[in-house]
Amino acid sequence: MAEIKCIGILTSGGDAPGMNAAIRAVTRTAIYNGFEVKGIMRGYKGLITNEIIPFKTQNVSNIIQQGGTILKTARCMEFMTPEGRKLAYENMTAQGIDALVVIGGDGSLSGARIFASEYNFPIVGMPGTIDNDLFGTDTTIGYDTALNTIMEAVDKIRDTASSHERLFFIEVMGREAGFLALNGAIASGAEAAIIPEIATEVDQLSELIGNGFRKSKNSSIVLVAESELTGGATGLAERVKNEFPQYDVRVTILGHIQRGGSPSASDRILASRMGEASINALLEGQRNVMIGIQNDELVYIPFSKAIKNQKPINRDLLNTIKILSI
Ligand SMILES: Nc1ncnc2c1ncn2[C@@H]1O[C@H](COP(=O)(O)OP(=O)(O)OP(=O)(O)O)[C@@H](O)[C@H]1O
Ligand SMILES: O=P(O)(O)OC[C@H]1O[C@](O)(CO)[C@@H](O)[C@@H]1O
Ligand SMILES: [Mg+2]
Repeated sequence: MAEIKCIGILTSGGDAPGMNAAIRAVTRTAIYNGFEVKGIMRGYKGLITNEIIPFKTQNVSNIIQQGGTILKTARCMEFMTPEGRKLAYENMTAQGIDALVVIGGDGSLSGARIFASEYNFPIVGMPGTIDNDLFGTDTTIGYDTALNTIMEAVDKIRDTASSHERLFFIEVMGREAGFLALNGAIASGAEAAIIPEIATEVDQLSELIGNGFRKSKNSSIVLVAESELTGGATGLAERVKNEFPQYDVRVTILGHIQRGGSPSASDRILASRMGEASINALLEGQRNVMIGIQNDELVYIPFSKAIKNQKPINRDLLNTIKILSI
Protein backbone atom coordinates (compact mmCIF):
# COMPACT_ATOMS: atom_id res chain seq x y z
CA MET A 1 0.00 0.00 0.00
CA ALA A 2 1.37 3.43 -0.98
CA GLU A 3 2.57 5.62 1.87
CA ILE A 4 0.11 8.34 2.90
CA LYS A 5 1.55 11.86 2.85
CA CYS A 6 -1.42 14.16 2.34
CA ILE A 7 -4.90 13.79 3.81
CA GLY A 8 -7.98 15.50 2.37
CA ILE A 9 -10.93 16.32 4.60
CA LEU A 10 -14.50 17.16 3.68
CA THR A 11 -17.96 17.57 5.22
CA SER A 12 -20.97 16.35 3.25
CA GLY A 13 -24.76 16.09 3.50
CA GLY A 14 -26.69 18.13 6.08
CA ASP A 15 -24.45 20.15 8.38
CA ALA A 16 -24.35 19.11 12.03
CA PRO A 17 -23.11 20.93 15.15
CA GLY A 18 -19.70 19.51 16.00
CA MET A 19 -18.51 19.20 12.40
CA ASN A 20 -16.07 22.06 13.04
CA ALA A 21 -14.73 20.36 16.15
CA ALA A 22 -14.22 17.27 13.99
CA ILE A 23 -12.41 19.24 11.26
CA ARG A 24 -10.16 20.74 13.93
CA ALA A 25 -9.35 17.38 15.48
CA VAL A 26 -8.61 15.67 12.15
CA THR A 27 -6.42 18.56 10.97
CA ARG A 28 -4.43 18.88 14.16
CA THR A 29 -3.93 15.14 14.68
CA ALA A 30 -2.82 14.78 11.06
CA ILE A 31 -0.32 17.64 11.34
CA TYR A 32 0.91 16.30 14.70
CA ASN A 33 1.70 13.02 12.93
CA GLY A 34 3.57 14.73 10.09
CA PHE A 35 0.87 14.62 7.38
CA GLU A 36 0.00 17.42 5.03
CA VAL A 37 -3.71 18.37 5.17
CA LYS A 38 -6.01 19.76 2.47
CA GLY A 39 -9.52 21.08 3.09
CA ILE A 40 -12.06 20.26 0.39
CA MET A 41 -14.90 22.79 0.09
CA ARG A 42 -18.59 21.84 -0.25
CA GLY A 43 -18.29 18.11 0.20
CA TYR A 44 -17.91 15.97 -2.90
CA LYS A 45 -18.78 18.99 -5.04
CA GLY A 46 -15.42 20.57 -4.15
CA LEU A 47 -13.59 17.50 -5.42
CA ILE A 48 -15.36 17.87 -8.76
CA THR A 49 -14.91 21.64 -9.00
CA ASN A 50 -11.39 21.47 -7.56
CA GLU A 51 -12.03 23.77 -4.61
CA ILE A 52 -9.26 22.42 -2.43
CA ILE A 53 -7.12 24.47 -0.05
CA PRO A 54 -4.04 23.71 2.06
CA PHE A 55 -4.92 23.49 5.74
CA LYS A 56 -2.55 24.53 8.51
CA THR A 57 -3.21 24.35 12.23
CA GLN A 58 -4.28 28.04 12.18
CA ASN A 59 -7.06 27.27 9.68
CA VAL A 60 -8.89 25.44 12.46
CA SER A 61 -8.28 27.92 15.29
CA ASN A 62 -11.29 29.26 17.16
CA ILE A 63 -13.83 26.94 15.51
CA ILE A 64 -14.52 24.26 18.13
CA GLN A 65 -17.46 26.31 19.45
CA GLN A 66 -18.99 27.16 16.06
CA GLY A 67 -22.01 25.42 14.57
CA GLY A 68 -22.17 24.61 10.84
CA THR A 69 -19.00 23.70 8.94
CA ILE A 70 -16.19 26.03 7.85
CA LEU A 71 -15.64 23.70 4.87
CA LYS A 72 -19.28 24.25 3.81
CA THR A 73 -21.31 21.27 2.73
CA ALA A 74 -23.48 20.16 -0.16
CA ARG A 75 -25.61 17.41 -1.57
CA CYS A 76 -23.82 16.63 -4.85
CA MET A 77 -25.75 14.75 -7.52
CA GLU A 78 -22.78 14.60 -9.91
CA PHE A 79 -20.85 12.46 -7.43
CA MET A 80 -23.59 9.84 -7.76
CA THR A 81 -22.39 9.18 -11.34
CA PRO A 82 -19.20 7.28 -12.34
CA GLU A 83 -18.22 10.27 -14.53
CA GLY A 84 -18.48 12.67 -11.58
CA ARG A 85 -16.42 10.40 -9.35
CA LYS A 86 -13.78 10.04 -12.10
CA LEU A 87 -13.38 13.80 -12.22
CA ALA A 88 -13.24 13.90 -8.43
CA TYR A 89 -10.52 11.26 -8.39
CA GLU A 90 -8.45 13.02 -11.04
CA ASN A 91 -8.59 16.38 -9.22
CA MET A 92 -7.88 14.81 -5.86
CA THR A 93 -4.80 12.89 -7.03
CA ALA A 94 -3.53 15.90 -8.99
CA GLN A 95 -3.66 17.80 -5.68
CA GLY A 96 -1.49 15.10 -4.10
CA ILE A 97 -4.21 13.83 -1.76
CA ASP A 98 -3.64 10.16 -1.00
CA ALA A 99 -6.27 9.53 1.73
CA LEU A 100 -9.61 11.07 2.62
CA VAL A 101 -11.53 11.72 5.84
CA VAL A 102 -15.25 12.14 5.12
CA ILE A 103 -17.55 13.61 7.77
CA GLY A 104 -21.23 13.11 7.02
CA GLY A 105 -24.31 10.93 7.25
CA ASP A 106 -25.36 7.64 5.68
CA GLY A 107 -25.50 9.12 2.17
CA SER A 108 -22.03 10.62 2.42
CA LEU A 109 -20.59 7.34 3.69
CA SER A 110 -22.38 5.44 0.90
CA GLY A 111 -20.60 7.74 -1.55
CA ALA A 112 -17.31 7.16 0.28
CA ARG A 113 -17.75 3.41 0.08
CA ILE A 114 -18.36 3.41 -3.67
CA PHE A 115 -15.52 5.87 -4.33
CA ALA A 116 -13.06 3.88 -2.20
CA SER A 117 -13.85 0.61 -3.93
CA GLU A 118 -13.85 2.06 -7.46
CA TYR A 119 -10.39 3.58 -7.04
CA ASN A 120 -8.87 1.41 -4.30
CA PHE A 121 -8.40 4.57 -2.27
CA PRO A 122 -8.10 4.82 1.55
CA ILE A 123 -11.05 6.60 3.16
CA VAL A 124 -12.06 6.88 6.81
CA GLY A 125 -15.54 8.14 7.69
CA MET A 126 -16.92 9.98 10.69
CA PRO A 127 -20.65 9.94 11.52
CA GLY A 128 -21.74 13.58 11.29
CA THR A 129 -25.51 13.96 11.21
CA ILE A 130 -28.21 15.13 13.59
CA ASP A 131 -30.32 12.11 12.55
CA ASN A 132 -28.28 9.52 14.53
CA ASP A 133 -29.16 7.00 11.81
CA LEU A 134 -25.83 5.23 11.36
CA PHE A 135 -25.45 1.66 12.53
CA GLY A 136 -22.50 0.72 14.73
CA THR A 137 -22.23 3.92 16.71
CA ASP A 138 -24.24 4.79 19.82
CA THR A 139 -24.45 8.41 18.72
CA THR A 140 -23.47 10.63 15.81
CA ILE A 141 -21.84 14.06 15.89
CA GLY A 142 -24.59 16.72 16.11
CA TYR A 143 -27.30 14.52 17.56
CA ASP A 144 -26.87 15.65 21.17
CA THR A 145 -26.92 19.35 20.26
CA ALA A 146 -30.04 18.88 18.12
CA LEU A 147 -31.71 17.07 21.02
CA ASN A 148 -30.91 19.98 23.31
CA THR A 149 -32.31 22.44 20.78
CA ILE A 150 -35.50 20.40 20.56
CA MET A 151 -35.76 20.27 24.34
CA GLU A 152 -35.40 24.04 24.69
CA ALA A 153 -37.99 24.68 21.97
CA VAL A 154 -40.49 22.26 23.49
CA ASP A 155 -40.03 23.83 26.93
CA LYS A 156 -41.21 27.12 25.42
CA ILE A 157 -44.11 25.60 23.52
CA ARG A 158 -45.28 23.88 26.69
CA ASP A 159 -45.91 27.26 28.32
CA THR A 160 -48.42 28.25 25.69
CA ALA A 161 -49.83 24.72 25.28
CA SER A 162 -50.70 24.53 28.96
CA SER A 163 -52.05 28.10 29.15
CA HIS A 164 -54.45 27.43 26.28
CA GLU A 165 -55.06 23.79 27.18
CA ARG A 166 -54.11 22.65 23.69
CA LEU A 167 -52.78 19.53 22.03
CA PHE A 168 -49.54 20.31 20.19
CA PHE A 169 -47.93 18.17 17.52
CA ILE A 170 -44.29 19.21 17.25
CA GLU A 171 -42.49 17.88 14.20
CA VAL A 172 -38.79 17.15 14.49
CA MET A 173 -36.22 16.07 11.88
CA GLY A 174 -34.63 12.65 11.56
CA ARG A 175 -35.24 11.70 7.94
CA GLU A 176 -36.63 8.15 8.29
CA ALA A 177 -35.42 7.64 11.88
CA GLY A 178 -37.20 8.41 15.17
CA PHE A 179 -34.22 8.97 17.49
CA LEU A 180 -34.71 12.74 17.77
CA ALA A 181 -38.45 12.37 18.36
CA LEU A 182 -38.11 9.59 20.92
CA ASN A 183 -35.34 11.03 23.05
CA GLY A 184 -36.55 14.59 22.48
CA ALA A 185 -39.87 13.51 23.97
CA ILE A 186 -38.21 12.03 27.06
CA ALA A 187 -35.99 15.07 27.57
CA SER A 188 -38.89 17.50 27.30
CA GLY A 189 -41.40 15.46 29.27
CA ALA A 190 -43.72 15.12 26.28
CA GLU A 191 -46.80 12.91 26.47
CA ALA A 192 -45.86 10.82 23.42
CA ALA A 193 -43.52 10.32 20.47
CA ILE A 194 -44.77 9.16 17.10
CA ILE A 195 -41.98 7.49 15.17
CA PRO A 196 -41.59 5.81 11.75
CA GLU A 197 -40.01 2.62 13.13
CA ILE A 198 -43.35 1.35 14.41
CA ALA A 199 -45.68 3.21 12.07
CA THR A 200 -46.59 0.17 10.01
CA GLU A 201 -47.31 -1.97 13.10
CA VAL A 202 -49.71 0.21 15.06
CA ASP A 203 -51.87 3.26 14.55
CA GLN A 204 -49.93 5.34 17.07
CA LEU A 205 -52.45 8.19 17.11
CA SER A 206 -55.48 6.01 17.81
CA GLU A 207 -53.57 4.10 20.44
CA LEU A 208 -52.50 7.32 22.14
CA ILE A 209 -55.94 8.85 22.27
CA GLY A 210 -57.59 5.50 22.99
CA ASN A 211 -55.33 5.05 26.03
CA GLY A 212 -56.76 8.25 27.51
CA PHE A 213 -53.45 10.06 27.26
CA ARG A 214 -54.99 13.05 29.00
CA LYS A 215 -56.25 11.48 32.19
CA SER A 216 -54.69 14.08 34.44
CA LYS A 217 -53.88 16.93 32.06
CA ASN A 218 -55.55 19.53 29.96
CA SER A 219 -52.70 20.04 27.53
CA SER A 220 -50.41 17.69 25.70
CA ILE A 221 -47.24 17.71 23.68
CA VAL A 222 -46.62 15.00 21.10
CA LEU A 223 -43.30 14.85 19.24
CA VAL A 224 -43.64 13.59 15.69
CA ALA A 225 -40.77 12.38 13.54
CA GLU A 226 -40.87 13.84 10.03
CA SER A 227 -41.60 10.96 7.68
CA GLU A 228 -44.33 9.91 5.32
CA LEU A 229 -44.79 6.92 7.58
CA THR A 230 -45.86 9.04 10.56
CA GLY A 231 -47.91 11.45 8.48
CA GLY A 232 -45.90 14.33 9.98
CA ALA A 233 -47.34 16.81 12.46
CA THR A 234 -49.65 18.35 9.85
CA GLY A 235 -51.08 14.99 8.79
CA LEU A 236 -51.73 13.98 12.39
CA ALA A 237 -53.37 17.31 13.23
CA GLU A 238 -55.69 16.89 10.25
CA ARG A 239 -56.65 13.47 11.51
CA VAL A 240 -57.36 14.82 15.00
CA LYS A 241 -59.56 17.57 13.58
CA ASN A 242 -61.62 14.96 11.72
CA GLU A 243 -61.60 12.05 14.14
CA PHE A 244 -61.31 13.71 17.57
CA PRO A 245 -62.74 17.24 17.20
CA GLN A 246 -62.89 17.75 20.97
CA TYR A 247 -59.21 18.67 20.99
CA ASP A 248 -57.90 22.16 20.28
CA VAL A 249 -54.91 21.20 18.18
CA ARG A 250 -51.89 23.16 16.95
CA VAL A 251 -48.78 22.28 14.91
CA THR A 252 -45.19 23.45 15.19
CA ILE A 253 -42.56 22.31 12.72
CA LEU A 254 -39.17 22.96 14.29
CA GLY A 255 -37.26 22.79 10.99
CA HIS A 256 -33.67 23.87 10.46
CA ILE A 257 -33.28 25.44 13.88
CA GLN A 258 -32.42 21.85 14.84
CA ARG A 259 -29.29 21.89 12.71
CA GLY A 260 -27.81 25.11 14.04
CA GLY A 261 -26.14 26.39 17.16
CA SER A 262 -22.96 25.96 19.11
CA PRO A 263 -22.24 22.26 19.71
CA SER A 264 -22.86 20.80 23.17
CA ALA A 265 -19.93 19.63 25.28
CA SER A 266 -20.90 16.08 24.44
CA ASP A 267 -20.72 16.71 20.68
CA ARG A 268 -17.44 18.59 20.95
CA ILE A 269 -15.88 15.74 22.91
CA LEU A 270 -17.28 13.09 20.55
CA ALA A 271 -16.05 15.00 17.48
CA SER A 272 -12.61 15.57 19.01
CA ARG A 273 -12.16 11.92 19.96
CA MET A 274 -13.45 10.64 16.63
CA GLY A 275 -11.30 13.12 14.71
CA GLU A 276 -8.16 11.90 16.44
CA ALA A 277 -9.29 8.30 15.92
CA SER A 278 -9.75 8.85 12.18
CA ILE A 279 -6.06 9.66 11.76
CA ASN A 280 -5.03 6.83 14.08
CA ALA A 281 -7.11 4.50 11.92
CA LEU A 282 -5.20 5.56 8.80
CA LEU A 283 -1.89 5.17 10.66
CA GLU A 284 -2.92 1.64 11.63
CA GLY A 285 -3.64 0.81 7.98
CA GLN A 286 -7.43 0.82 8.40
CA ARG A 287 -9.37 1.61 5.24
CA ASN A 288 -13.01 2.14 4.42
CA VAL A 289 -14.24 2.17 7.97
CA MET A 290 -16.39 4.58 9.93
CA ILE A 291 -15.28 5.60 13.40
CA GLY A 292 -18.01 4.68 15.86
CA ILE A 293 -18.47 4.90 19.61
CA GLN A 294 -19.91 2.00 21.62
CA ASN A 295 -20.13 2.16 25.41
CA ASP A 296 -17.60 5.00 25.36
CA GLU A 297 -15.07 2.93 23.35
CA LEU A 298 -14.02 4.06 19.87
CA VAL A 299 -14.53 1.33 17.28
CA TYR A 300 -14.03 0.83 13.54
CA ILE A 301 -17.15 -0.14 11.58
CA PRO A 302 -16.82 -1.20 7.92
CA PHE A 303 -18.76 1.21 5.68
CA SER A 304 -20.95 -1.63 4.44
CA LYS A 305 -22.21 -2.38 7.96
CA ALA A 306 -22.67 1.26 9.00
CA ILE A 307 -24.79 2.04 5.97
CA LYS A 308 -26.67 -1.13 5.15
CA ASN A 309 -27.91 -2.16 8.60
CA GLN A 310 -30.81 -0.24 10.03
CA LYS A 311 -29.88 1.13 13.43
CA PRO A 312 -32.32 -0.33 15.95
CA ILE A 313 -34.37 2.00 18.10
CA ASN A 314 -34.95 1.22 21.78
CA ARG A 315 -38.69 0.51 21.89
CA ASP A 316 -38.67 0.34 25.70
CA LEU A 317 -38.34 4.11 25.64
CA LEU A 318 -41.87 4.41 24.26
CA ASN A 319 -43.09 2.73 27.40
CA THR A 320 -40.94 5.02 29.52
CA ILE A 321 -42.69 8.01 27.96
CA LYS A 322 -46.07 6.42 28.60
CA ILE A 323 -45.33 5.72 32.26
CA LEU A 324 -43.79 9.11 32.95
CA SER A 325 -46.61 11.08 31.38
CA ILE A 326 -49.56 9.75 33.39
N1 LIG B 1 -25.08 6.06 -3.49
C1 LIG B 1 -24.29 7.12 -3.55
N2 LIG B 1 -23.27 7.17 -4.43
C2 LIG B 1 -22.44 8.24 -4.51
N3 LIG B 1 -22.57 9.32 -3.73
C3 LIG B 1 -23.56 9.34 -2.85
C4 LIG B 1 -24.48 8.24 -2.69
N4 LIG B 1 -25.36 8.56 -1.72
C5 LIG B 1 -25.03 9.80 -1.30
N5 LIG B 1 -23.94 10.27 -1.95
C6 LIG B 1 -23.29 11.57 -1.81
O1 LIG B 1 -23.39 12.02 -0.46
C7 LIG B 1 -24.11 13.26 -0.43
C8 LIG B 1 -24.82 13.42 0.87
O2 LIG B 1 -25.80 12.40 1.04
P1 LIG B 1 -27.19 12.71 1.80
O3 LIG B 1 -27.82 13.88 1.13
O4 LIG B 1 -27.93 11.44 1.83
O5 LIG B 1 -26.77 13.21 3.22
P2 LIG B 1 -26.13 12.42 4.45
O6 LIG B 1 -24.67 12.28 4.25
O7 LIG B 1 -26.89 11.17 4.72
O8 LIG B 1 -26.33 13.49 5.62
P3 LIG B 1 -27.69 13.91 6.34
O9 LIG B 1 -28.66 12.76 6.20
O10 LIG B 1 -27.30 14.20 7.72
O11 LIG B 1 -28.16 15.13 5.61
C9 LIG B 1 -24.99 13.19 -1.67
O12 LIG B 1 -25.42 14.45 -2.08
C10 LIG B 1 -24.01 12.60 -2.67
O13 LIG B 1 -23.08 13.55 -3.12
O1 LIG C 1 -31.59 20.86 4.67
P1 LIG C 1 -32.26 19.93 3.72
O2 LIG C 1 -31.42 19.64 2.52
O3 LIG C 1 -33.64 20.36 3.40
O4 LIG C 1 -32.40 18.51 4.43
C1 LIG C 1 -33.26 18.24 5.48
C2 LIG C 1 -32.92 16.88 6.01
O5 LIG C 1 -31.59 16.90 6.49
C3 LIG C 1 -31.57 16.48 7.85
O6 LIG C 1 -31.64 17.65 8.64
C4 LIG C 1 -30.28 15.79 8.15
O7 LIG C 1 -30.24 14.59 7.44
C5 LIG C 1 -32.81 15.61 7.98
O8 LIG C 1 -33.19 15.44 9.33
C6 LIG C 1 -33.78 16.39 7.13
O9 LIG C 1 -34.80 15.56 6.64
MG1 LIG D 1 -28.64 10.77 5.92
